[in-house]
Amino acid sequence: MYSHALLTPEQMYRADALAVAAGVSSLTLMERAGRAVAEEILRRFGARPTLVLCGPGNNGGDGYVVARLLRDWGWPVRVALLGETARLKGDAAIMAKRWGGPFESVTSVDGAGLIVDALFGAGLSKPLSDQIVKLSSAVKVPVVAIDVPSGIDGATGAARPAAFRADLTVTFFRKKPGHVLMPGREYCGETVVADIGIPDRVLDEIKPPLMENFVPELPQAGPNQHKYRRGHAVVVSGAAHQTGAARLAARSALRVGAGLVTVASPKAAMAANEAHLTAIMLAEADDALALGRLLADRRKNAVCIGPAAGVGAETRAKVRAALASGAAVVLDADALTSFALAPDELFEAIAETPERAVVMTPHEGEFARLFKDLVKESDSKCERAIAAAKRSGAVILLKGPDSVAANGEGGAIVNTNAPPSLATAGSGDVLAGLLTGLLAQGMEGVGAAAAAMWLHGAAAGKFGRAGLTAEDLPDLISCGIPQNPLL
Ligand SMILES: NC(=O)C1=CN([C@@H]2O[C@H](COP(=O)(O)OP(=O)(O)OC[C@H]3O[C@@H](n4cnc5c(N)ncnc54)[C@H](OP(=O)(O)O)[C@@H]3O)[C@@H](O)[C@H]2O)[C@@H](O)CC1
Ligand SMILES: [K+]
Repeated sequence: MYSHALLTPEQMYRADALAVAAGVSSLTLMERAGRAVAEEILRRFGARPTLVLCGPGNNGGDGYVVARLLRDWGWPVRVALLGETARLKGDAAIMAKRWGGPFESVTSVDGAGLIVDALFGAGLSKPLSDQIVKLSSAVKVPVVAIDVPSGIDGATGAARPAAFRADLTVTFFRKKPGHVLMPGREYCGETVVADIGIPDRVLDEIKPPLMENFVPELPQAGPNQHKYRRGHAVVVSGAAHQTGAARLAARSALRVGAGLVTVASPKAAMAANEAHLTAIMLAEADDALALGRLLADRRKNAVCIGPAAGVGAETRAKVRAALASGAAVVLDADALTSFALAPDELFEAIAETPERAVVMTPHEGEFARLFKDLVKESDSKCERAIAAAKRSGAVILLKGPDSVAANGEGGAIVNTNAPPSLATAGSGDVLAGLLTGLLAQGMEGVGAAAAAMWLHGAAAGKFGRAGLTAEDLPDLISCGIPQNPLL
């Protein structure tokens, strides 16, 4: 159940303690951790002069194990210690003794062909000193980080204020949020999770609420399927010269499996929409009243509003009509910005019909407009999204290279398969459409958000060359799931 869980450093300490209570000694865990790192190094690098930078805690303890094993396997190894050997405690002191070789001080990385970064892991408690920051930027050879690159906050992924840039990071048992949230994910390079014998059942006690996104289980069309059983998605179109975004969303909703999709268009935009739509239906909805009437048909069970909708009172009124309809609602782009001056009005409207799903899909700028006090950089993106979900009553899909979907119960899912090519015009409209299409098929809010993020990233990854445009994306979502070659 918790195979994709993310553990904060605190939760990892608890997992460690529960494993020890279950009979695995902490020294054994350290030996296995160090061995896992040494073996990953052996798998990737030929023997070369290696400098192991060891900090004063157990991250350094793992470092001595790596140093001893590599040396025993014939590698030329040096150990540099930050602090004094006399001050080492517990398992780290034992492993330092077992290394048995000389200690240098941490002053330079000259002469090394590989750096093992064992300075700070889960126990990073303050910003790196200027000396360590300077040292980290002087490294010109491959770096293997133990647990997390030193300087990266395992809970948030923030660099405090800088960090070692690793080619490989070996962590233990489960990843931490800092391995998947930016910029941490970038600093980690490749991340390998090693099994060090902590039993999975400790997670039943910890109940970690965060996880990394993974291949979704999508709604299946059975042999007796009828299009009306696959839901009817409605996408609200912008004004006459701003209709493309809604059509991108509508095509995505249809591609992801919604039975029917209708674009709800202002009168003046009907001709533009009509000229471009075939399988997707078109209905006139010139104002909020008309949109409400359209959505009164309860078969229309999911509605998306925001892509190029325009910012202002008209969009606010349409959002209220959508929220009052009882259909699941996706609020994107202009639908969010329209409430920048009165976010509570939006949250109250959401609260009026709590039984249907509402998902908001802000990027960081839109998020800051609605949740002005939830933008502190020191807070984890997961925690910010969770706080926003609790306040608004909606699922929050906070977009970015590390998109996070969070619900009001305190759970969050971090997406890690989005390539940089997704940062292209219209890409957000596709995501909103995928989400609407999945909600129309009856998925619940955060599940639909997670699946939409995954499909979005997988589709872009599938393009596999330069020049991706948002228009390519819907066609890359082939929905013969689970035979879908994307998955
Ligand atoms: N849990 C597990 O399951 C397992 C954990 N294992 C390993 O243990 C690691 C965690 O060990 P840990 O708790 O000793 O913390 P660690 O990262 O070594 O740092 C603490 C020391 O650094 C110091 N310090 C901190 N920041 C600093 C700074 N900026 N500049 C200077 N000093 C700074 C801090 O000082 P203090 O905060 O006390 O002032 C303290 O002395 C974990 O990452 C993994 O590698 C494995 O062995 C296997 C099982
Ligand atoms: K480290």
